[in-house]
Amino acid sequence: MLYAPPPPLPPHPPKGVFVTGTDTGIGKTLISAALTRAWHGTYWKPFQTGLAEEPGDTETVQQLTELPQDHILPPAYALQAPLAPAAASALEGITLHPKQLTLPEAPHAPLIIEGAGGLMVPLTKTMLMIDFIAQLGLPVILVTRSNLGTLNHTLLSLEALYQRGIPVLGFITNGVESPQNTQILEDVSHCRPLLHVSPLTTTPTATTLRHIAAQLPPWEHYWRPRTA
Ligand SMILES: Nc1ncnc2c1ncn2[C@@H]1O[C@H](COP(=O)(O)OP(=O)(O)OP(=O)(O)O)[C@@H](O)[C@H]1O
Ligand SMILES: C[C@H](N)[C@H](N)CCCCCC(=O)O
Ligand SMILES: [Mg+2]
Repeated sequence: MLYAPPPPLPPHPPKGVFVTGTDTGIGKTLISAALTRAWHGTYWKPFQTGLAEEPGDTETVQQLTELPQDHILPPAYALQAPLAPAAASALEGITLHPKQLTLPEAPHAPLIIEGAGGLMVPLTKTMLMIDFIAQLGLPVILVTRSNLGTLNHTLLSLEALYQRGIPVLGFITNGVESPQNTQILEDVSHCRPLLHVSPLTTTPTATTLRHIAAQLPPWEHYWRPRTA
């Protein structure tokens, strides 16, 4: 069984959620865009790397959500190398100061904050992404694969979050749906599945994004007093 129980969610709506994943390329941006669209919130990607190879996630979310500009905040750090922030910043001679970052003012609540890669990605030699999540104090949404291999990755990530007392709003599976994997994850972790995203037959568009967003309840739904 997991080493620690799930930390309780805040009794009242928090300022937002932190979207993390079990890996890079797992679907955090696609799902962050869907959450931002569904909740008409404000998106922020504090640590962007890999700009030398592909458009940043901020640009992608802007395009997919088609929301006005003030729903999208600029990254705190924008790096070129497709590496972890600690590695890209060293390569580019930039010093990151993650401890100085606080929750930005969001023109539209809630804040949807996207990490970079997974939980144990180094921001500096002494600070991991999971430490930054704890510093911001928001509950987490964990994006994970739906297929074989996900049980280990997902439970490892949830255990790390639980051990640090970081509350988890739920997990979102991405890929070919596996109700069996979803059920065993919920049974073992007591973390709730929020959404499943199946493989899209085309590159994501604003239209497909709207369809994903339409499957999500409104933000307030997650914070209604639970009936016993
Ligand atoms: N369900 C899906 N169907 C089709 N393509 C998908 C799906 N989910 C994600 N993708 C695509 O896979 C690629 C990686 O997804 P995404 O950029 O969301 O990953 P990420 O977790 O945000 O990565 P990073 O750690 O770099 O931020 C993107 O091109 C995205 O459009
Ligand atoms: C470049 C990539 N798209 C992300 N922005 C950064 C992913 C860092 C992953 C580090 C690792 O886990 O090895
Ligand atoms: Mg991303």
